[in-house]
Amino acid sequence: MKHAEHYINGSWVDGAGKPFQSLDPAKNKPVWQGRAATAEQVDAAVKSARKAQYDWAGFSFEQRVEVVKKFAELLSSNKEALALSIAEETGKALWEARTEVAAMTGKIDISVRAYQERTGSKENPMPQGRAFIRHKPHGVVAVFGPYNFPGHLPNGHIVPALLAGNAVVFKPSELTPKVAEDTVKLWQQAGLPAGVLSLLQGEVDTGKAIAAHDGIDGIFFTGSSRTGHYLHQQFAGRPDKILALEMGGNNPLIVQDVSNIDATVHDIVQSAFISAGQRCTCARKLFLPTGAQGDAILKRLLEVSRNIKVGLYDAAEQPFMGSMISVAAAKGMLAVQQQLVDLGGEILLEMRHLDENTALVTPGIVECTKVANFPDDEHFGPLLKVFRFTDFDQAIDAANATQFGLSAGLLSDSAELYQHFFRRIRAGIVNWNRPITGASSAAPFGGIGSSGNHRASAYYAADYCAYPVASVELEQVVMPEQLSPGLSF
Ligand SMILES: NC(=O)c1ccc[n+]([C@@H]2O[C@H](COP(=O)([O-])OP(=O)(O)OC[C@H]3O[C@@H](n4cnc5c(N)ncnc54)[C@H](O)[C@@H]3O)[C@@H](O)[C@H]2O)c1
Ligand SMILES: O=CCC[C@H](NC(=O)CCC(=O)O)C(=O)O
Repeated sequence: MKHAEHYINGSWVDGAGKPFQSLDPAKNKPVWQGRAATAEQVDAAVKSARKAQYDWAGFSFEQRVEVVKKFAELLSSNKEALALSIAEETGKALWEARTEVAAMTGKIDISVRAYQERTGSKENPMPQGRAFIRHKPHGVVAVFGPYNFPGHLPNGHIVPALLAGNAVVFKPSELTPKVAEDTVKLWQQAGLPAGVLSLLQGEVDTGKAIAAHDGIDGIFFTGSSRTGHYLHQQFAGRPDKILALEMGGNNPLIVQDVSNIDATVHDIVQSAFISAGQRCTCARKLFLPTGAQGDAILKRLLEVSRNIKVGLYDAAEQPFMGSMISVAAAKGMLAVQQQLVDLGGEILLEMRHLDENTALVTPGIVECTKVANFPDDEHFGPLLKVFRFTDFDQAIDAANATQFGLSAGLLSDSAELYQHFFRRIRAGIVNWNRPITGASSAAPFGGIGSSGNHRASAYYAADYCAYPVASVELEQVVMPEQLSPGLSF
């Protein structure tokens, strides 16, 4: 399993730092092992990126698109192998890992369109000369990825960054190094020039060494709010660096006045338990009205959730939920469940750890209406908290009572109620009668508060990958038609 793990200046090189490994969390088997990149290796990667970036930015946009499209073709021809890597390293079911690879492929055409639409060139006539708006790349940017979408989310930064003419230093999650390695090998095959994309594997120390390197012009980060805040502090007083932060959420879903109970329960389940609750957009808090309709929805939700199939990613009969990312993460979610009980919550459906040696857990639902001092933390797993309400506006206020603001949804047959909800709710993704997970790459994706720093990703990633340049241009130096007062020639 030992092999050269870092891609620097177009070559695979051995790590010289601390050893670490990734595990298959569903089967408790090692998947990848290697050594982290040291500060010297970080320095070598950033220096090679600086050198390569100049030429890469000098390619025409069409030439860069050609390489990126070749990468898309390679993703398609290797889709099953990559999906298996994703499933092995994250524990997510193969059906879902396949959708992740499809999202990576779909990202290419969308990013080309977004580049042209949001950061392309425009020309405006002027009385003397012409006015242009063009965009230039920042230079060398670092991409830090999370473990929950080890292919799709780093790809969502890397593709637009490369299209814009940046060089990228990529540090994936230490929990998913193999997916990153497989992906970068496809970029290598696609013919990306040496140094334009580097892969540096490692844990937090490697991330810190990259973030602290003076040779990077910015960081495109997707991960926890804690790390995002840390990077934000680190970049305080550095207006010269661009920082795009895509962070967590504590996302509400409100139900009021629905006629189809099964469809309602479907959207709740899809929002709360997809990816074993490990999506930044997952519903964490469900607001149900008191009374007969709320009771009927809750009863059906418990029936359906109790029967959710949890299992191995490669089972012939595919489960809805695979495993969580690690045994530690599974234990962490059980501890949260206990914390909620200690605070006055009542378990309606107990989350269970199916095997101490794996990260397979069942979904859990806790009634929290009476919990005093409800913690405003992101609980990144399949644990849904239920709150009953009598007044719709109070439910919206409670939904907004969070430091986060990523996704929010309303399930209701009333268009009027939705308009009211839309006006009041504070989040970057606001859905009506659809799950709050499964956002489109063709729309902006980001949140407010502790969920992001107003640099939305997905379709708007183009915006943070390049800076605008305004020019007025004339082919010859000529006298202006009218001189300023006090000048004579
Ligand atoms: N908003 C979004 O688009 C989005 C998408 C997916 C996941 N997420 C969030 O990501 C989290 C799960 O991912 P995670 O646990 O891998 O996140 P994480 O913050 O632990 O790690 C993300 C990346 O940052 C690196 N890192 C950690 N500390 C660092 C430091 N001090 N300096 C530099 N780099 C550092 C990690 O090694 C990893 O590569 C959840 O909170 C989830 O909500 C957000
Ligand atoms: O875990 C967080 C991402 C969840 C995912 N969002 C996207 O895929 C956004 C679209 C993009 O980045 O292209 C979701 O909403 O399920």
